[in-house]
Amino acid sequence: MSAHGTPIPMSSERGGPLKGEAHVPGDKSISHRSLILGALSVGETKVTGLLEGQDVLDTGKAMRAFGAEVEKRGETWHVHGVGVGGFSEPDNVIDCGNAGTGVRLIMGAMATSPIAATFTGDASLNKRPMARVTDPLALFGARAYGRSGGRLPMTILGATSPVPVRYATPMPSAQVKSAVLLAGLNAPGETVVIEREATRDHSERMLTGFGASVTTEDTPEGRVITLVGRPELKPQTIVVPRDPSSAAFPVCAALIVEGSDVLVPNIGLNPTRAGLFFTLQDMGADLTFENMREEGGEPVADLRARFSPNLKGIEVPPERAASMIDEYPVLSVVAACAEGITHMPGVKELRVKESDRIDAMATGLRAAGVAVDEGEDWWTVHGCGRGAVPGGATVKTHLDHRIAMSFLVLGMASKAPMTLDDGGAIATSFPIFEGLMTGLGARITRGATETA
Ligand SMILES: O=C(O)C1=C[C@@H](OP(=O)(O)O)[C@@H](O)[C@H](O)C1
Ligand SMILES: C=C(OP(=O)(O)O)C(=O)O
Repeated sequence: MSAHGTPIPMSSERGGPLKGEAHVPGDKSISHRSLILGALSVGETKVTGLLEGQDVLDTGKAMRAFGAEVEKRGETWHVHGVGVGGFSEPDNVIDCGNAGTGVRLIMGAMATSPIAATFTGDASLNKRPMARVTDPLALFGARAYGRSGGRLPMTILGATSPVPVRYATPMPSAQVKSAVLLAGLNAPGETVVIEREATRDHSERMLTGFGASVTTEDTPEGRVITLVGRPELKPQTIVVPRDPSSAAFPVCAALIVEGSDVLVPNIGLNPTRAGLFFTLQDMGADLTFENMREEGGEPVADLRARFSPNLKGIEVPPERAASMIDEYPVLSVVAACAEGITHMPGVKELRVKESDRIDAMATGLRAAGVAVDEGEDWWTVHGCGRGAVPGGATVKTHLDHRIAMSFLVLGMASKAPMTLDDGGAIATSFPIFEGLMTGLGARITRGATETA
């Protein structure tokens, strides 16, 4: 849906090869965190390369509502922070739009201040579970009053005398981990999060960069992260790396569109994020990492993806799931174009994203002529083989940007075009997707394409 709520139907169809360079926008996870930690530091943080997608813009608006100054001058975002414990009570409801990361991290950041805030979102966000963050926030002394099932809209009453917390996350979730760490900033003593499976570690890295004491230890219990509360966070100059989750779309499109050769420069390859690229290589993708280097403490490379005629289905290791959790929808599109079966176990979390992503992709893939089996925490795609996906379906995107972009990628390789009921959600994470892909040669049109 567009910002005005009007659905934007979109279609894609087969054309010539995709060629050229794809400069994808800044990392969404790091962009949210830059604004939130900037708002919690004392003084002015400068951010370049910020993703200007709706999710992140909504977090910027929320930081203003809590008293920080957030503005763009030239190409740089300036965040004038109020310090840990310095948030003021917002005058109005905080609308986080479509962003699970935004709302969950902000709830954590305000939960140990003696203020109240009411959060809401769009129809997708208001269906998503919030108890996963409000349960640990209650241990700090915060209270949550939401709709049944722990859904938004929801009011959080921050703790007046917060206590530090030791919390083992029950599901692999960087959002839950980060909410607890952000709450721990304004609690005295040490807050500890234990995660059985390592999830993206941007919060730990960035908190350290802002001057907090954060230690990480791998133990038989899992990864133990310890934060010392009540630090003074020092403002930073941040260059946001480009988003591997956005890079996934031009990369996967190039692998399945005949004759393609696409370079996607400057992609962050943090091991907690890069699982898709190793999975694609395991499937036989012609995908190489060029110019490997380190920037701002993160591994970075230029990705080169070429059409790969011999893609084969594989068993995706479940222990890799956290490092590619947002990439399963587009992986399933590559799997549909591969020879043989791709089995994806250990992915229950996909059912509580912007949509139930297993259901949304399985339904659309079946409509496009691809066989899919599924269970609560797994799914299997039966590949049609090179150039053999029938396509020719109209699919529902359920306000989910990754579902929308994945089916547009499928339409670039399927025999008949693919149509979306609504591509508006793409603007939440990848507002330049359409222009970037058509610039490579993809055929994307607004409105429905007549299908056979
Ligand atoms: O912390 C983050 O920035 C994110 C964590 C993941 O969510 P979960 O924590 O729910 O796994 C991911 O799906 C989301 O896109 C971004
Ligand atoms: C799951 C996602 O985001 P969020 O949870 O922030 O809505 C995503 O971007 O794929």
